[in-house]
Amino acid sequence: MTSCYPLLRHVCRQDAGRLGHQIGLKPITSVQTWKRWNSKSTTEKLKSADPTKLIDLKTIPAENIRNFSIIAHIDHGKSTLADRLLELTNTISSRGSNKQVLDKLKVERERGITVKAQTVSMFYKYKGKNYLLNLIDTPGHVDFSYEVSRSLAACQGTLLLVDAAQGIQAQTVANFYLAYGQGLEIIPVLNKIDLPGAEPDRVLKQIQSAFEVDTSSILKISAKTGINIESVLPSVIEKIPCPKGSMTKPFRALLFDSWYDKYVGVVCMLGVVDGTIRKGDKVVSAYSDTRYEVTEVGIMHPEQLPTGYLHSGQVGYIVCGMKTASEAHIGDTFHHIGKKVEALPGFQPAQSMVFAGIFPVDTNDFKKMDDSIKKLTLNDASVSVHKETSNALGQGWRLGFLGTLHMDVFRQRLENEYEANIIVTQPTVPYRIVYKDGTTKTIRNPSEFPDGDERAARVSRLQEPMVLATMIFPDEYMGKMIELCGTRRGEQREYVYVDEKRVMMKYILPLAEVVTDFYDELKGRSSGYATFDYEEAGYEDSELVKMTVLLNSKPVDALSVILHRSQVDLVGRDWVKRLKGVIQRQLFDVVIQTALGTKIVARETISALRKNVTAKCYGGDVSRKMKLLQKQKEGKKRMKMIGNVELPQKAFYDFMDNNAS
Ligand SMILES: Nc1nc2c(ncn2[C@@H]2O[C@H](COP(=O)(O)OP(=O)(O)OP(=O)(O)O)[C@@H](O)[C@H]2O)c(=O)[nH]1
Repeated sequence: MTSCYPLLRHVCRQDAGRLGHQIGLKPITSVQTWKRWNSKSTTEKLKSADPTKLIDLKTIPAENIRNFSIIAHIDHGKSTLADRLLELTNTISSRGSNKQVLDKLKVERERGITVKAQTVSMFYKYKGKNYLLNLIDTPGHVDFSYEVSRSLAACQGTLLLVDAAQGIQAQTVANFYLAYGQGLEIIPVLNKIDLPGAEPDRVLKQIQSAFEVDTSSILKISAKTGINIESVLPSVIEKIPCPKGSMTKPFRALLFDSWYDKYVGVVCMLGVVDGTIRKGDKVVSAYSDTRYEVTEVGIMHPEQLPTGYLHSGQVGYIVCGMKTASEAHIGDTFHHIGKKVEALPGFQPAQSMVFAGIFPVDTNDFKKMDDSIKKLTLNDASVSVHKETSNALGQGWRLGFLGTLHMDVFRQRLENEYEANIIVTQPTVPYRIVYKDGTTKTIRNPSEFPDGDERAARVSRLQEPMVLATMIFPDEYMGKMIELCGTRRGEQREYVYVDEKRVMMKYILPLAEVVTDFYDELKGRSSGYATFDYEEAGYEDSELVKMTVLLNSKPVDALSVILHRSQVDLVGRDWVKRLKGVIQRQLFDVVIQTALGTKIVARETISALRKNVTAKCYGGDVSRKMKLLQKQKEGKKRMKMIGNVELPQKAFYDFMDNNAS
């Protein structure tokens, strides 16, 4: 709260509530009510919405609309600030303890992170005028920066939240430049000023020197305790411009998010640029030319609330009979049938950065898991799915993800929501083959790697994806960070001091080095202080090879991996040792080898064991001996055969699990 509005805190709360009633909205009065409402199906919600009490959005002109987001480094308090703003505007009740109410997914609540951007419309009275404020809460983790950039496309401004104790971190920098690149008005906000370790003045200087923004009127708040929260929305209204569009031009809207609802199908979030859209309108997608009839229009408040109408500048949802999430092409332009408009700029589709094989532990679960994966990807169109078969693990899928956290979240959702019991193979990045005739091919699976003959005859060179990584840490860790990046084939591009004690370092690194345990190493070597973010930096030529694992001379396809030549010895020796630890002894010697083509890299042997299951059967009870031998035979059937080696699925599970951790 700035000193020129001393009474506003009190007035704002009252006005927000009154405004809700004026426009026919009943605020949700408690967290329990909100939860009950939230647990209702959309159909129930639509049925229960009283059509006589629909909000008349026409009473709010475009100049009284603000579309803004909150961006920040992970855990700097975006969702907590969203909670406070929802309470302040009476969108949810302030009685009870609201905790990250916009983090709706179970995995978001369990991990305390935001995975999916959420939009919510709030009503607010300021200086005697009614405002419609559309807030988009975004995820902080680098894997979900695609969610951030598409959300920003529907905004004119953003609150850049910085933890007053931690100061600016890698994702603060990355998100600042995302917003800056899109020409948004950026309002820096210092959060967590209640913390004993908060150093607002030091962090203020960091913000000034890193972003060269005016920090003279910077907001200093505590989203948790509510200090100065009432100063946030006046600042949003004063500083962020209203959406520019025209009420009189033909309807044109940007599709910036979608999700699947089991009752109504796909729900699309639109930012309406020009004109109006009403229930019953017939619209067309500029991307696919498909026609739809709009069966519902509304705003998120905080759940779907039908309004029957949206106009220029507003952000809201439509339901129009789409059956799958892939029909909702993010970045698409919608317009009325027969009224062609210029398509909005849109976005590049999300690129999968990490691929992994996923297999059911019990092969009988294939059908069930196929259904589960289909259902999960209905809501997450950024996961790419292809079927795949492995000699060791049977039938499964090759899935593409935005990063390893995205992969882990997907795995956890499969396990939590669909009780899937799965094996996830070593993640791989998309490598590129450049052929002698100038054509290229991207490979997402080690099985597509060209063998020796093909390589000699057709391949000109191999390339791997690179990233530009930004790391911020206290300068005492400089040596350790440089050493880490050096062992990961990094090339330093820049380093600067963000204040007297903290350094920002930029490196070009191979993506493959980043998606393994880089983040854990970075945290470990800096006692948790270093933060990290990255952006794509194209492809570079690389000396890539495919390492295979052989069990008694037979290759195990699920364990093949594409590596840089310099890592082969280290990884090859490590893998044979660890495989020796998880494969049971057999009735004959088992030779475990890693190899590059025909050249063996490392070798371990598990010596033979003759398990005599009849040893305890003294005397001549033949039928008992036969029964035990039969049982042993059936047990063997449950094993996988790789050549003559029996391999329980569990061995893979343990090996992959160790790899992942
Ligand atoms: N002391 C204090 N803690 C806060 C404040 N704001 C948020 N927190 C705490 O910081 C942690 C992270 O808050 P979130 O709101 O989940 O952060 P976020 O930025 O949304 O996190 P991601 O969505 O994962 O990026 C939670 O434990 C909050 O309770 C604050 O003003 N003061």
